[in-house]
Amino acid sequence: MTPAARLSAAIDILDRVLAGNSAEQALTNWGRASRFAGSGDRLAVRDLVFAAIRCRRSFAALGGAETGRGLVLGGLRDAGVDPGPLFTGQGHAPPPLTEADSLPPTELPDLVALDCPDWLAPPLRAALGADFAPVMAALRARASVFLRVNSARISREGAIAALASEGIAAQPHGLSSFALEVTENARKIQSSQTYLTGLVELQDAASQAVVQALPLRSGQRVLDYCAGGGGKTLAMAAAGGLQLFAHDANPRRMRDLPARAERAGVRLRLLETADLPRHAPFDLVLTDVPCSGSGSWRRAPEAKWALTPARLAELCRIQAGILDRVAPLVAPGGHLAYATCSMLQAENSAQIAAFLARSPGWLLQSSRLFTPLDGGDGFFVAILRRNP
Ligand SMILES: C[S@@+](CC[C@H](N)C(=O)[O-])C[C@H]1O[C@@H](n2cnc3c(N)ncnc32)[C@H](O)[C@@H]1O
Repeated sequence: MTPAARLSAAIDILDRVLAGNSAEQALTNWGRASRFAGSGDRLAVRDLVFAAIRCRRSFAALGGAETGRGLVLGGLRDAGVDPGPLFTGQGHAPPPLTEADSLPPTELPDLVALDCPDWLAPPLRAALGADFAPVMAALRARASVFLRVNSARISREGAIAALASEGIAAQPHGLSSFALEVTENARKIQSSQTYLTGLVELQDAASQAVVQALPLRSGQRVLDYCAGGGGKTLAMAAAGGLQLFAHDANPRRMRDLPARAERAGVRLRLLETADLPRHAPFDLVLTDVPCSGSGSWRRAPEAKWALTPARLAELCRIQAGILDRVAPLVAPGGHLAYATCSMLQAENSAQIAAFLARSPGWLLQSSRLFTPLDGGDGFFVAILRRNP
């Protein structure tokens, strides 16, 4: 495909996304119908689509319309590329520019330029203070690819060498002593032997830092209450010597976890909700709760535009319910770790303050907010201790 034909493909896919399809679904449908597209074309079109969703507000302003065409046009202008030579209408190129593709305003309002929904600006400013603008700007770009070195099997230096022998460049990242940032050939990872034999896992660096903040000790009984695909479960397992249990309200989300655990060479047990009281108490319960995902809008940018005040309030109710349900599962003197991939206070510090206010016998031991300025996704973790 020519660069202009890739733009046309992105325009069609974005029109479907704007009509309500998910980006993944629209990309899959386009891929099935476009056998002529090679792997390089597919990756390039995917990048165009996700960049346009991340920067939907500013690209629409720069392109003159919130349409597939407007977003792609705005993306080119944002990158300082003259769209004229690409929008020619020849071959599979988008139709030529017209009066309707009006020139962009010379200066965009701040929240438009930062791709921030208006209603989210006050709570994000409250949470981020002086970091508000830099964080929102960082969320306009693609996230780095990070790996977690399976320290039970290989050292960080050994993993870097193993990846290098397969043409993948990676370097240590400061957020966690097991984190690597991939600097070249990230797209080769999932077919590499280093990954397939369980020496490394794909996991955001801040997600790894959250696990490193947990007070894990050998011999403990540990429950990952919202295990999902098990990213944090496996990272905890790497600490070694734990009796590890995984649970999720939607057990199908854990369907790949046994195979991933086997590949990583770790043992864990999946628990149904009804079995939890029988296996309690636990020395540590991690609740990596469902949240707005405001810290991971680089990876899942549709969520930024889909979030509403009503959905945020609903998520806060779910989070409070989870805290209340898991608290009795923690042994006296044990810990409850609460984590979100959100930067909003309502889901983080305010949620913890409300729990402490209604739950005698608990105290806050530590908490930390990570933002994309630390390198990884935005995350929050609070460690609570139950009185002995
Ligand atoms: C943020 S994801 C977990 C991600 C996972 N810990 C990881 O690191 O890969 C949140 C998970 O919570 C689960 N969940 C939602 N409501 C829940 C509830 N009431 N109780 C337990 N899990 C719940 C969801 O199914 C989802 O898998």
